[in-house]
Amino acid sequence: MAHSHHVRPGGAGLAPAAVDPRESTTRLLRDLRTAVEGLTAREAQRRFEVHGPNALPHHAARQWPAALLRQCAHPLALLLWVAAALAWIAGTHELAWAIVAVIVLNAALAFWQEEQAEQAVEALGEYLPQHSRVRRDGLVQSVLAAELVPGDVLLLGEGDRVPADARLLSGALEVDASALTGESSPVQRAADFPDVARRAVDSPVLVFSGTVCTAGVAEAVVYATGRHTELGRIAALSARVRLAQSPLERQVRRVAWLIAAVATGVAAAFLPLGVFAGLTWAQAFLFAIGLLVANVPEGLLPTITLALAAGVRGMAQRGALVKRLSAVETLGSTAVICTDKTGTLTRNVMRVVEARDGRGAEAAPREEFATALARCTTADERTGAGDPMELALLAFARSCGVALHTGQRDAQRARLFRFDPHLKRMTTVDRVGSGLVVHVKGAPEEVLARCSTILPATGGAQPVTAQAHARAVEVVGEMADRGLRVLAVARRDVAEEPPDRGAAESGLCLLGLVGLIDPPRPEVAAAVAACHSAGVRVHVVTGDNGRTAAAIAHQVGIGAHRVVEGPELDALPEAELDELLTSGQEIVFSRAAPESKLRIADALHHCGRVVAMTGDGVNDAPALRRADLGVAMGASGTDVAREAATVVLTDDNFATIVSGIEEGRRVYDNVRKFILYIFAHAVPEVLPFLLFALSGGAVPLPLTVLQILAIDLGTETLPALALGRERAEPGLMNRSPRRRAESVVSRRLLLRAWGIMGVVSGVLVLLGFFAVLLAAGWRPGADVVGDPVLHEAYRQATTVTFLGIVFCQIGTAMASRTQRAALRDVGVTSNKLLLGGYAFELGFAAAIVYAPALQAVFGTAPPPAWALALMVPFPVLVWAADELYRARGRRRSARADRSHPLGGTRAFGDEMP
Ligand SMILES: Nc1ncnc2c1ncn2[C@@H]1O[C@H](COP(=O)(O)OP(=O)(O)OP(=O)(O)O)[C@@H](O)[C@H]1O
Repeated sequence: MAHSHHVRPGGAGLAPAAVDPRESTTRLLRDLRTAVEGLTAREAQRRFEVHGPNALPHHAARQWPAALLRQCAHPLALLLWVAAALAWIAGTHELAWAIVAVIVLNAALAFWQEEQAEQAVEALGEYLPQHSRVRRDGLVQSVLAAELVPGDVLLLGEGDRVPADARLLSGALEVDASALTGESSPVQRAADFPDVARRAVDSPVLVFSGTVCTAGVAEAVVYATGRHTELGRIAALSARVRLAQSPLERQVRRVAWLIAAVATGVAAAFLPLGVFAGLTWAQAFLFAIGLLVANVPEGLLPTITLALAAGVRGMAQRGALVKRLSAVETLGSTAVICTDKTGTLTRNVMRVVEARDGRGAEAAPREEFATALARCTTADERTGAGDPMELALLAFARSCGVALHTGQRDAQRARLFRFDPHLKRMTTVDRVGSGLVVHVKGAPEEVLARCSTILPATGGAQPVTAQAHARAVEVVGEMADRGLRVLAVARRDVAEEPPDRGAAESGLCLLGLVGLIDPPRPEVAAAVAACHSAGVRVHVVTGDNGRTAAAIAHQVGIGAHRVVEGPELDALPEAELDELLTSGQEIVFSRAAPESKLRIADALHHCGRVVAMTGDGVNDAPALRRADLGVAMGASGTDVAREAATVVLTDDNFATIVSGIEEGRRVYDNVRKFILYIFAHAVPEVLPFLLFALSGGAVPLPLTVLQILAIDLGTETLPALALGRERAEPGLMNRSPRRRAESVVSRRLLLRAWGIMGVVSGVLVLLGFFAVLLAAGWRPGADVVGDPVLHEAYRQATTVTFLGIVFCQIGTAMASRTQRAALRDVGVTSNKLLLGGYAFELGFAAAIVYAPALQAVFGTAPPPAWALALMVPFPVLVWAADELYRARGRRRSARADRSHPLGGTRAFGDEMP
């Protein structure tokens, strides 16, 4: 996660002494007052005080006046500016000012909301601080990357992110410098390369903060940290990161524009209609502007941004760090999860539970066997660093009486052929006594294929016969079926160091097999069950043996209907792979090469399924980038994988992905909820204008323009925000995943907003309006301006329309809280923010109706008590109408479920029932 460290303001530190990182290493070390053994911890502490943390400065605080101005100038606001200008020209300065107030208040709200969103994304870095290995006090230690100082000696290896600018002292690396140079192919860097590059960034002996090591190991001395690094210099130049727009935001933006266009059309149409109804052109003009302002959904977009940001926060609390706002919504539509096995489904806490001799018989391991286990490792038992499987092997070797000190093991090692996920084995060449011994461990089929002899529990080595080979394969399969991870171990005496890997790994003697257990994580079974009820398929993609993987998959409830071995997958034509992946089966891809993940991610994407793909190694990065959602392991994964992924799991746990999906679905649902709420007011606001126009003026205008603005501004905002915080509704994880192409504004949503809640509200408020007028003796066509009694009644009547809409919106907000469930199932008072929103809404409305100064501006008059009483049931009626509609939908889907005896999950599609 680039740019994610934080610097306390003022902690910028001093510029480091000017050193030339490309001078000879001896001089550089002297200039930096350090040595190849690194600094002492105390000296590092002192330098930290001087140089400050190794972190990029926080994005300079936003220039708020400029940002606020930008909000006032976005396209929807521009539309409102035009309306304000027209109102001014028409001579209605009051309205013009009111519109300007709308713009400014909305801009302020949007500004605040975006600020919140950016903070949410920036804060993620704090959840997952980067660590680096350095030499301090003569020991290799893991320290926070933010605490590195010039002079520190770094240990870099495959998968590490380079934490600061450094000069290589020894070793060689392959580095992906694309973050810095834009060059996508990796470059070679080595301590002993001649340095003839012109630019520092091209120097073969330097590595830079922000780049990542894709292969090799090296030691390097840090010469620049924090903002003095190349990356720091670039970051200081570039502007702050903009929040990229998510598909949801794009959709909503389109909808907002559509509505703005319709509003403009309606307003234009109102002009002649208004004049026909008896208004002057100036008056008609004014009302047209009012209609326009009422219907431009200016607050919608920032509210969505805020909802997504709240989602990012919520997910982070549950252990899923989402690096882009849009990933919140993608997670919610996940249809397929492709998961690793080790560490994600299982705990990655291993223990050897079984050992077999070369013939496959259960026996205590011979000394050669235990020695091989101890020597063919790179993990460090003292610090617990390294592969948990190797730690288990070391512990086992010790229990067999072979206790080899880590330092001794490494000192006696002549050669190391690292574990390679393609070859699935690892080899060391060790000096044992006076001779050289090759030790190999790895996947049984790989090791077995390179053995020419086997060593029984007692006696001498025997040649591998077809029968012995078959027996070994059978034993491996039988162990794997019990969910054990099986490794084969082999050795060979050599006279001199083998020239290459191929030579080392041939003519081996099979020492035996070890079986390790790695129990499933306890939460995973429930999470898999949740996936199944949510219509999400789970495939396992693992480097392990198919039968081991299938056994583990079964233990946690993953179907594992088919096991596809690596070579079988490679031979599978695209069309068949697509068919396999869409067949509804759950598949275990075993002995899979990292490239297989890429192929599977591509195929699923091609079939239109949103796929979450987990990974942890350097080789997984391309698949993580290509999948709709790359999910990296925060605890055990490499920096490279974390950088490539969109989601990082702080606990590496499969169950956390599932909580992320739930959170994503909730956020998307909530966006729908406040769209529904905001849309619903359109009908009761537009209906009065239509009535006025269509009656040719016989019915006076039931609602004034400023009253509409008061609703938009005063009563709408807070309840809409509160809906964005609604909790998950029951049944959220019982629906099928949302289809990729599905629009956030569905027909069902419009039906509820306009057809049901809108119409009921419209009828109710007009009822109130006419009741007050008629009670005062009004008849159609009567003059409500000239007659003082009727005029007072008219003011009261428009006030009732205004209050009626406010009351109806209370019911609408209640009904909008669920999409399908009954409100009683989520609890009427469970959204405390919404209750606060109501209090604000009512207080605001009361001020407009009862405060004399506001009465004059908004043309209101306190209505008679009986009219108020008449409105009390409004919220309940609106809400009840929608409640009935939802109940009908639930009955229908229950019937549909019954008529499909196979059950299964119902389409989530928010289409009409
Ligand atoms: N350190 C190692 N030394 C030797 N062989 C290993 C080592 N680690 C793994 N193997 C072998 O290589 C196989 C593949 O390992 P890899 O790490 O690619 O996948 P995995 O950890 O089994 O599964 P997953 O992809 O689910 O994490 C293992 O099944 C094992 O046989």
